[in-house]
Amino acid sequence: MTQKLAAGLIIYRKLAESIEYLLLQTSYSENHWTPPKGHLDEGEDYLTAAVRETEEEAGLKEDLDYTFLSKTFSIECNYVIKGKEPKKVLYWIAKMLNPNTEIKLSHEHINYKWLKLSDACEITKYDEMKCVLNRADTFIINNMKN
Ligand SMILES: Nc1ncnc2c1ncn2[C@@H]1O[C@H](COP(=O)(O)OP(=O)(O)OP(=O)(O)OP(=O)(O)OC[C@H]2O[C@@H](n3cnc4c(N)ncnc43)[C@H](O)[C@@H]2O)[C@@H](O)[C@H]1O
Repeated sequence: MTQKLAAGLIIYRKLAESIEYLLLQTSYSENHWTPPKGHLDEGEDYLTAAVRETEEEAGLKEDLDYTFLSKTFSIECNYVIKGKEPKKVLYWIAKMLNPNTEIKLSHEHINYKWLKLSDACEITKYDEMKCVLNRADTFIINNMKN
């Protein structure tokens, strides 16, 4: 079976005492929570798709610090949808330049939340997603300058 390919961004914001991650709740399926992400358009590379989908789904583009994108660090997430369709998602990490910038949802999502790592892991029911969030958190802490 053909593998579905998708890409997205793990977006975080730094507050005085904590780091929070942006998760969006889908308006379809099980209304699951996911970072902004989506399928690759024909001929599109993963990174371009990640940035495009984030703008489409959260209204964020110029509002992000993309420093970590240039470090070629990405996190691969593999799973099988409903036991049938294999899917590979590549995530990059981006930081909110202003933690209070408004999130503008598209019709694909009904809600969003900024969550600390433990809460983000709790709300996403999938182990693969928890693993991605934990790896992102470790990378951010190890590479954070301010
Ligand atoms: N059921 C549905 N009804 C109506 N429209 C739908 C639909 N599913 C998708 N769409 C449409 O497809 C578009 C989304 O396309 P895109 O926006 O391009 O792609 P995506 O975020 O990768 O899609 P999706 O939300 O389906 O992916 P995920 O892997 O998280 O999730 C895909 C499935 O895998 C499950 N899943 C997520 N992570 C998993 C994991 N780690 N293990 C097992 N299953 C997992 C999710 O619960 C979900 O069921 C939307 O416009 C929407 O309208």
